[in-house]
Amino acid sequence: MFDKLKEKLGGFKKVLGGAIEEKEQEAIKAGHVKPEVSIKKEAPESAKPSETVKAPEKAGIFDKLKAAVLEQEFIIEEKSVKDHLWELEMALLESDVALPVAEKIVEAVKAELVGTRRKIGSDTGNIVETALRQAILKVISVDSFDFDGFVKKSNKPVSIVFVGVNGTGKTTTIAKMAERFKEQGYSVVIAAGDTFRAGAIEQIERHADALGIKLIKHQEGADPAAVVYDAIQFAKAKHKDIVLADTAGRMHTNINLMDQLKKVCRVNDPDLIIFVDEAVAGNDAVERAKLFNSAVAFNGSILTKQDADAKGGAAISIAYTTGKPVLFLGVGQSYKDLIKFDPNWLLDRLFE
Ligand SMILES: Nc1nc2c(ncn2[C@@H]2O[C@H](COP(=O)(O)OP(=O)(O)OP(=O)(O)O)[C@@H](O)[C@H]2O)c(=O)[nH]1
Repeated sequence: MFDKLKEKLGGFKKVLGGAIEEKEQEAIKAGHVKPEVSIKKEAPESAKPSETVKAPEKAGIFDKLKAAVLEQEFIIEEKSVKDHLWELEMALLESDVALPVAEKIVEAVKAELVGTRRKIGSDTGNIVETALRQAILKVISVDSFDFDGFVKKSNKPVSIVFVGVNGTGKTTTIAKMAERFKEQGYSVVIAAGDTFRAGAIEQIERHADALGIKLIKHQEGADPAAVVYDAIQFAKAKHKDIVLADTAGRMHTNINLMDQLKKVCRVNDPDLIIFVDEAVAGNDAVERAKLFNSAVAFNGSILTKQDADAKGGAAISIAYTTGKPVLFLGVGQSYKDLIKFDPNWLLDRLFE
């Protein structure tokens, strides 16, 4: 999971951290700084250009970094990190991070590093990691939606409609969510709202049977809005807590099916709409999320198959692009393979 992105961020941290460290060492060797001396917050007004250390000419990436040294502090200048930031942007794009998101991250890293005074002798890897962490955190923490708190507080039954393109793992995710709700002590009903794909009703029925959960179904080809409606009515009558509604996977470009999805949501006015897509789809998942969100404004996303995605771009980009949080990650094929998404958990994975 996230291995490629982790490797790229680790590479950036190492190269830029090493470059900063090299500058420090040059300054210390030149006798312009004493690392053990306590550090002033700001360089004195009287700091003259003569107090800065001119680094000897050297070949390689370290030449690109010109850190002006002021007493025991040094300032990282924009021209010094420009090339490295460009490399970071390329690395993010190669990891399927969407362009506006990559730009935002680079901007934030730059704002965090450039022009700031750093203590000589401080851990340079840490300086870069902190800048990266804060930048990524900014783009993935769009909304602090408390999913479990929402479900707990809402009047029951809480109805949740799952939407997305076909084959991304929607049905499996519904089963995983049903298992999670059951474990939390809720009673669950599933609506077999995918009446379009042959075999879809049987597929979700197998999950419902395996989990011991009531399934409300109609015939193949029936109106999915009516299936979801019946499931909600059943849940109300039987005092069930949660209705999880499957819908047929559809391409966002299929106008008829998108209209049908709008109808499911209009008729049933669900408490939550969740967009499901696969992390391995990278930028495609982000684009689809944008289009689904404009058709049926959803509350959050679930990214499946995160276990098979080394790039990590979708998990980084989707919340920023849609303005809706990632709620869960699917990390395998069994019912337990669902992780509640937490931005700090992702950051820890990226920098562990
Ligand atoms: N590795 C992995 N596989 C998953 C995950 N979630 C689902 N799958 C697999 O993905 C495949 C498709 O899953 P489904 O749940 O059938 O997909 P769907 O979106 O309901 O498909 P449609 O009904 O066509 O919309 C199945 O083989 C699942 O086992 C996951 O988190 N990790």
